[in-house]
Amino acid sequence: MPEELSCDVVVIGTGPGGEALVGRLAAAGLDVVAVEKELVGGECPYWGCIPSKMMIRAADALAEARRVDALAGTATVVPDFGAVARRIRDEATDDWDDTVAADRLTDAGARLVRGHGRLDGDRRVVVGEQTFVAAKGVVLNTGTTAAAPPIPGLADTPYWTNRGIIETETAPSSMIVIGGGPIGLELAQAFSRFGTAVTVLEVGPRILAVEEPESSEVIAKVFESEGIGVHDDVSIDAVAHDGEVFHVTCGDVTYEAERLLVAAGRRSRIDDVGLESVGVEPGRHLTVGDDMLVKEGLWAIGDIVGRGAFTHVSMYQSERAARSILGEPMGAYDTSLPRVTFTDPEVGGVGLTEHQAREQGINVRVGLTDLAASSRGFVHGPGNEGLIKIVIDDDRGVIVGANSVGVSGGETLAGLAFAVRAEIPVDTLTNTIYAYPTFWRAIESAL
Ligand SMILES: Cc1cc2nc3c(=O)[nH]c(=O)nc-3n(C[C@H](O)[C@H](O)[C@H](O)COP(=O)(O)OP(=O)(O)OC[C@H]3O[C@@H](n4cnc5c(N)ncnc54)[C@H](O)[C@@H]3O)c2cc1C
Ligand SMILES: NC(=O)c1ccc[n+]([C@@H]2O[C@H](COP(=O)([O-])OP(=O)(O)OC[C@H]3O[C@@H](n4cnc5c(N)ncnc54)[C@H](O)[C@@H]3O)[C@@H](O)[C@H]2O)c1
Repeated sequence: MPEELSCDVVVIGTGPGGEALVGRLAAAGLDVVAVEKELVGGECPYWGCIPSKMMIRAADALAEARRVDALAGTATVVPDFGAVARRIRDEATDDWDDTVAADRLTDAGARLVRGHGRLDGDRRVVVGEQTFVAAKGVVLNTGTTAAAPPIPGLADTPYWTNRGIIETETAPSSMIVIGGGPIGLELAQAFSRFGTAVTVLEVGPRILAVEEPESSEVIAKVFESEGIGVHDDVSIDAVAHDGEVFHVTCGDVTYEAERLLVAAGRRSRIDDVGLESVGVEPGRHLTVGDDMLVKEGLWAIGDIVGRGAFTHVSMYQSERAARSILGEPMGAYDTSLPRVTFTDPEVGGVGLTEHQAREQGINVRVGLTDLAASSRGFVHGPGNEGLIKIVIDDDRGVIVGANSVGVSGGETLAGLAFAVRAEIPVDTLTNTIYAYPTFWRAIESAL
């Protein structure tokens, strides 16, 4: 007979949102049980955002050093991937040990239970031999894993997902990347800058298809100039590994490389969490209200709710779930969805693309400016590629979306993100002083 234990709330999965939620609810005095089967903090700190951004930081330092010759004399660059691997192991992940994060939860007063959590009826969660009965309810934050496309042969090969590539201690001599989304592009460029010969294979008509076509074009051109092969519209027929080399066949062409990274999207971990026991039919994602409720006594946050697979979204939803559980007021859901792909140049995006705005029947006006042609772009020289594109709802006189591509495109995005979120009138934005010579001054030109 499993042991039955009572509590106020069970959080299954401690991704960034779940981890924050456990601390928040415990601080509010609730009896909280956190269930985690791997590492407290989830994908972002151990195999996602943080270590990948450490690789990118190092790779960008290499690229910037290579620009010295054009700007300031000579610099000899000898890449050493060991330095970044050590930084990831020692500083970012504690060698993939979550003791610090786990202690933070228990120090806050929560109980941490290691194992696979599964719903067992309303407000009930089973973990191994224990059953937790949660007076207020259960929150799901179980996140995603890398999806493997159904390509013949792929499953039998030792391909990398985000986990293998983040844990590597060496940069391979060559790598094929399946998928031209944020994961594939960020890591393709980072490894290329460490000397890996990289080929990106994208099934769609363009890479980074979630952003503006002009932004995809800038990245494709930069990749080409850096020697990264980018192939759109590919159809991969087969993947094989001969013990040493991967062979990826697309029609008449076979690409070969030492490593293969599969970055073709993510799959929600909601197929084995007992949703059937509470009468919820799982689709690709879980449908939630703006208070993150799936149904009474069951909340879901993070990638599994399909409102943007980002750490900042998971954290935002965590706070909404906390307020819902604690009966605190919350404003309307922020649908502006700022996001940044950390290629160099970075691609920042917020709100709707031009295409999405037109599909919604918005009376669209578009502003577009080339960052390289701005005063700051001229001063910057090598590495100045970029643009700002603004999508305006002409009837309402507000910006409904923007892309900001540039060396600091993610930071420049801030101004545009506030403009979209706060619906600052375009008349105000055109009657504003933009500091000279900043990259964000290009917003004025786009307007
Ligand atoms: C390479 C890479 C780079 C990324 N870079 C960025 C970036 O720069 N910026 C950004 O905003 N986002 C980035 N992301 C996305 C980001 O990592 C996720 O959006 C973020 O982790 C939020 O996920 P989550 O809260 O849904 O849960 P996750 O982080 O996926 O964590 C879910 C947790 O639940 C646990 N779990 C699952 N099922 C169970 C169960 N049944 N019982 C117990 N525990 C369970 C898992 O072990 C895991 O710890 C990146 C992702 C990857 C892969
Ligand atoms: N900087 C960031 O914020 C950041 C960085 C990395 C990841 N993320 C998050 O993680 C999510 C997952 O990233 P992702 O890049 O794996 O997924 P994605 O879904 O964004 O992109 C996957 C790409 O793979 C392509 N693809 C799918 N099947 C294919 C096939 N058989 N052959 C060739 N190409 C194929 C898709 O067309 C798409 O372009 C992102 O959507 C994003 O939300 C964010």
